[in-house]
Amino acid sequence: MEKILGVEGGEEVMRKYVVGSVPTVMYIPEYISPAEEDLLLKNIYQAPLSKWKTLKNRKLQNWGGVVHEKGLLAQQLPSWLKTVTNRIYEESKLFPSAINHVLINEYLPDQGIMPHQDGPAYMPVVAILSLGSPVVMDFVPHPNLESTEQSSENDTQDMIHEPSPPEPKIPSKYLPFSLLLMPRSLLIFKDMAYSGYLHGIKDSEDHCYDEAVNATNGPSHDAGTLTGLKNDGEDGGDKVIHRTTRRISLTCRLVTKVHKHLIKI
Ligand SMILES: O=C(O)CCC(=O)C(=O)O
Ligand SMILES: [Fe+2]
Repeated sequence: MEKILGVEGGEEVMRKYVVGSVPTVMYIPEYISPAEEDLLLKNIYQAPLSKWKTLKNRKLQNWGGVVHEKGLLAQQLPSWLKTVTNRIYEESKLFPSAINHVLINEYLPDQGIMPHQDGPAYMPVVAILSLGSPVVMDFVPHPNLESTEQSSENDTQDMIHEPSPPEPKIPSKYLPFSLLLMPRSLLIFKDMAYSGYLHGIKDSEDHCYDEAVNATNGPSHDAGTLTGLKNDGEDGGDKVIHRTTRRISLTCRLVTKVHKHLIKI
């Protein structure tokens, strides 16, 4: 990726990476090199087994400390994570201070993550670095845009908000959309895309990226040229990812309320 330093203001810097019709969704293909991807994977799988928490449909590592409704009981990020989070922070200019929390999710080919909204403890901006198998991430308008403030007791480790029961409050201008997340890409979404939408990944081995806002038919485009993708139709029919390997994602966020003294390291 070319350097995107030296321009004032993240909005300006990141404008060229906006995809789709929601202007707060940005996608950067090949944000890291294959060697950087390998190094991250090596560090992730060198972590002690006890670092993994197994959930029903994926497993995860939590780095940076424990997130509570009231803030972060902070722990230093390890240097191998700081390298990449500082780069994202400095280059995107979208975070008000350095990223201090990273969730690493591992998904097997038939695993995904339910549609959810990230919790209120975080700044409403998230950067997701993808490694391994490509997947499609779906965004749907929050079923209840007027009451996104409810607290989440169910999974403080994840700080995920499950949607409240659907109510017909969706302004028609908010349309669902999908993104194709290729390995080594960086997705950043914020503000309206963060608070007004739920995001999720289907727990199926085949993902259709026909409707992905960052995939076109052009063979030179990111989507068309990389591995793991096939075109099932004779002439531009269904575009399908058949997931054969695991996907690992790094969800990088900032918790502004930090309690530094509560956890000694
Ligand atoms: O794996 C991903 O790309 C999404 C993860 C996510 O949404 C989360 O950790 O809140
Ligand atoms: Fe999320």
